[in-house]
Amino acid sequence: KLDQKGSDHCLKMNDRFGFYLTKVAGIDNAHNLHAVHIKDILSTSMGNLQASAQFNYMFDIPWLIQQYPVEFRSKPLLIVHGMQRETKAEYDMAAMNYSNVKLCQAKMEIMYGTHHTKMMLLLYDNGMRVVITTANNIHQDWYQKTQGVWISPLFPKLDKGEASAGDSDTHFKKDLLEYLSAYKLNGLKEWQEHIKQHNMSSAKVFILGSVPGRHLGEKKTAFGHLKLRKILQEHGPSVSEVKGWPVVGQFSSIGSMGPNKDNWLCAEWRESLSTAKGLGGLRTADAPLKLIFPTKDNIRLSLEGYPAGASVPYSIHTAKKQQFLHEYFHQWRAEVQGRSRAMPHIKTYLRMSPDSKKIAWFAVTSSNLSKAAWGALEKKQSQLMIRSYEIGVLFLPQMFGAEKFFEVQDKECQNSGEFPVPYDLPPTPYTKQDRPWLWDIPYKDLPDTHGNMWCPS
Ligand SMILES: O=C(O)c1c[nH]c2c(-c3ccccc3)cccc2c1=O
Repeated sequence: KLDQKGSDHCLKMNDRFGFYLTKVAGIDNAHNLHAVHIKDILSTSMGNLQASAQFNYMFDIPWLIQQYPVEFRSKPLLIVHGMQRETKAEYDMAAMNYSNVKLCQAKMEIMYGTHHTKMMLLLYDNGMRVVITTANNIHQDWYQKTQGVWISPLFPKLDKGEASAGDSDTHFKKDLLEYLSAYKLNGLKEWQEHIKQHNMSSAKVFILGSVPGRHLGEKKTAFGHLKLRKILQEHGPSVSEVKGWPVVGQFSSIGSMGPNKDNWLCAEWRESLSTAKGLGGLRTADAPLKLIFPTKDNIRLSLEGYPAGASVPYSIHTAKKQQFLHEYFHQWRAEVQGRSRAMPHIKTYLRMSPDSKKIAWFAVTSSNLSKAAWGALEKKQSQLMIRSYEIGVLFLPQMFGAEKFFEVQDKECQNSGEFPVPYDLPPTPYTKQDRPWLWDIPYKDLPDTHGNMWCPS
């Protein structure tokens, strides 16, 4: 079909980075040419599926099954979630209707942690793919939001005797296996085996994973923000090149981070994100920090209206304790991708040149701005405590044949070497009147796109 062919064609064109946004309903279709829907990812054109694993936070199991082509709906499907008690029981019930569906519950042994990781492992008859995304396996996450998707190249099967461990310069395979083994779940053993049997040497991204635990010694830099710090220390831009370059964080939820910036945000977290290669000890002047988080009016005037805010869970209880944060806030604006009204559920982090024409690196991940996701140092910085499962990928210019930096793609559908940053750079600061979206207070002054008010119970 034309649009199917058309979208496949676009998948090919945009293959340079394997990074896509999800299709958005209700915008000019010109803005969806390089976008993917879940049905495109699972389509027969991507491979002849034999089995798949779906890692996520929220699942609508009947809806998910419907996203597979009819001929793949009876293939073995493993669902990996972190739900407990009633919700776990709901998932078990829903899965009973499908004899090919198995459930696997991730251990949540640290309070307030969640299984945020959104990943698909797709086994074909001629190889396998890894897909890492920010969208839940529910209809509305794939409908009118800005979401990110990284689709791996097709990883061919290793021949029996093939000596090569089948890893890449970014040790993608080793890190993915280390992430999966940290679940300590028998139910994942078969997928760890599938990964071992495939050649992933064509993977150009680094894995950024988080796993609940108190990580120390060798493991201290395996996950969370210290993993990012380690990669940037070894492979990042040099200190002299990026001195003074702003760090940009963009996310759809915010945790509690203490009464001032020096507790965590502009301490260990910004230190990791502003790490550069070279003289470890050389502390660069503190990098400016720009945080992108939707304003109340961004949400009100969005395609979904106030209901978009049901997926932007920032509570007034938390916001009150950290007003310092709001000085860093910038609006959601994505004219470059025709998505200023498609609210962000994507989470991205990058290092931007002062003229915002270049970026030194780019990460897309399930991790929001929270200690639970990125980790917090404890016991005199000897261990990193992480509460949640998260996964994302990091793009470094040299892994994609770029000289020093990525040029920022400032117009859409450019099939060039520029990196498709999903929103407008430089970010636009909040006006004096702007307020961050808070999801648990009523808004009765102005109606939303659909003429409704917001009255959370
Ligand atoms: O993993 C994800 O993507 C998400 C995880 N939690 C979400 C919540 C939530 C907030 C507090 C307690 C439990 C759930 C609410 C709305 C959207 C999300 C969400 O999108």
